[in-house]
Formats: sequence, C-alpha cells, structure tokens
Amino acid sequence: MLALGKLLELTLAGREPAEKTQLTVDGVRMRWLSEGALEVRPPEARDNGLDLLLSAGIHGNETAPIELLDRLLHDIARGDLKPRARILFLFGNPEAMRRGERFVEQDVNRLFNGRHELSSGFEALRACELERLAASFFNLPGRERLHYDLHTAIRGSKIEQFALYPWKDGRQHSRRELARLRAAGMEAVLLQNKPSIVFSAYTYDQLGAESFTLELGKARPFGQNQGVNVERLETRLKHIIEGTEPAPEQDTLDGLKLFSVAREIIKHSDSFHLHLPADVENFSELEVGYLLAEDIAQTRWVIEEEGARIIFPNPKVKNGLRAGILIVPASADGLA
Ligand SMILES: O=C(O)CCC(=O)N[C@@H](CCC(=O)O)C(=O)O
Ligand SMILES: [Zn+2]
Repeated sequence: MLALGKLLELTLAGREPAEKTQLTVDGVRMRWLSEGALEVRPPEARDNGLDLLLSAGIHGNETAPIELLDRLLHDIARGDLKPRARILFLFGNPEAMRRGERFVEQDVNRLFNGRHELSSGFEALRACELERLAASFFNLPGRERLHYDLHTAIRGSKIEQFALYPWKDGRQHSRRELARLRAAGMEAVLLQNKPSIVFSAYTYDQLGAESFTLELGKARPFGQNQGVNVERLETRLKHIIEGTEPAPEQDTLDGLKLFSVAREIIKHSDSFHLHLPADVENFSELEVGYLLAEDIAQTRWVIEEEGARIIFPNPKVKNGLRAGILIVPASADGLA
C-alpha cells in the first residue's frame, strides 16, 4: 500500500512522509498537507464535483471514527475504493491522539469561529490551522461541499448515533441532508438554533458547506471499538466517495427523530453543581420542575420544558463553557 495511505501511523508516530504526493494504481492523487492532513483528488475525468471533508480525532480519545477514516484511506491507497469526490482527511488533535486524551491543554472543538484568536497554546494554533486547511480545501466555486466531523461521546446514550446540525441566520436546514444521514444510520438530529464555536459550525457558517458533527457511540481506546457499529455510515461514506450513493428518499425521513436546543447549560464558576448521576445517559428525559444545576449567585437551572432531555452533561468543563445541552422534540416544518 502507498505510504500516504498510512496517515494514521504517520500521525501517531509524529512523522512527516518523505514523499508528499503519491499516485494510486488508478490515478488518484494523494497529497500530504500537514500533520494529520491529507488531500485525495480523483483523476479529472472521474471527478463528480463533490468536495468532502472527513475529520476525526478533534478529541484525541475518540478512536472509532479515527479507525473508520484510517480504513477508508487504506482502501483508497490500495485502489480498492475509487473516489470520484475530492476528499480532505483531517485528524484534528494529533498530540491528544498520541496521548489517548480528549485534549491536552484545551478542547480544540471550542476554538473555532474566532475563538482561537483569543487564546494561545498549540491547540489554539491547531484550530487556526484546521480552519486554514478547510478554507483552502473549500475554495473552489460551483462544487458541492460536505463536511462530517466524526466523534464518539463520553457517556452511553439512549440514542446511540446522532448528528448535530449547525445554524446560520437565514439558512435553512436541508431535508435532503437529513435523509442522507438517516440512510447512514443516524437515529436523531439536533437542529441547532444559534451560532457555535465547534468545527462543523465553522465550515457551515464560514465556508458554506453542509456540515455535521456525528456522534457514533461511546469513546473507547484504539482497538476496543467492537461495540461501536459504524457499518451503515461506512457503507454510505464509500458510496458518497465513489459517487454511487442511492438517491436518498426525499419525502420521508424514515423515523429520524428531530430535536432542537431549548437551552445550553453554561458553567459560570467553580461553584457549578450538576444534579445528575455521573453515569446518566445522553437523551435522558428530565421532568418539568427538576432542579438540574446550580451555580454562583443563586443561579438555578430548573426544567420548564415539556419533553426535555439532556445531552453532553459535563460539570468538569472550564468555566464559561457548555456543561450540557437541554433539548426538546422538534418538527420537520422548517426544513428546506
Ligand atoms: O460526550 C460528550 O460530552 C461530548 C462528545 C463530543 O465531543 N461532542 C462534540 C459535539 C460538537 C457539537 O456541538 O457539534 C463536542 O462536545 O465537541
Ligand atoms: Zn468529541
């Protein structure tokens, strides 16, 4: 197999490849751009006009999606997968991947859309570099732009696989993209309703891509992801890459559950206290009247919303960051 197909090995070893560009047996050009960053370009005659950004390892301990991208790259490098799309593969936080940790100094996925400029350290520099790599990848006019940022969650979940769909003023969420996600095995989508500082929000807001954070199961170390079933997503990604995707069913979302954000729980101080068991699952329902959290200056988070559920509860985040999202069921009425 071509050396550049081993991007994961190179990244984990902190090595730069001797040859930066290689051609596969069927004329696909692979180009190493920077640590954990590789562009794949099909021969011009086969290019179908899709630019696909696949990122993983934004959180270094979320290994199932990293292994999934590694398999796709191996298949391309061996000539077993024949891309018709241009693809940018990104491993987000190589140093955290080497350490098997979510992050080292700070969470890269809180440093986009201008936040890295207010910060310092290598993770701020990496967020800046990821923005630059994504922006130069998505700079060709007239092409379809799609970004999947792949993650696994800290905790178990009542709904195992789900997506978060960023928001931008004046832009509608796409029914076609939701149907595509359903076909890829996603059971639910959270429709965001305000700007955000995560990677998918940057590519959606600034670069005009259809962008999603995908949550695929629970985070486990490398080699221990038998419990994370990414088969449907992997099959769909191969179809998207090869341009053989069956047309998504437009009319029905086939049972896909939609949610919207009711409130983000922001931790303001070290006095923040979250009244949930440590092993609470994502999508756990919370009853009206339940005291969810307390913080400095008698701040109290009491559930007011019917059908409220919690995702990503995490009282350990730094002050000023999101310590959970309260979500409620949403309808498909506002979709484009
Ligand atoms: O399990 C958790 O608490 C976090 C899992 C994770 O990393 N989720 C992403 C979601 C990004 C988004 O809001 O689109 C994150 O928190 O960065
Ligand atoms: Zn993550």
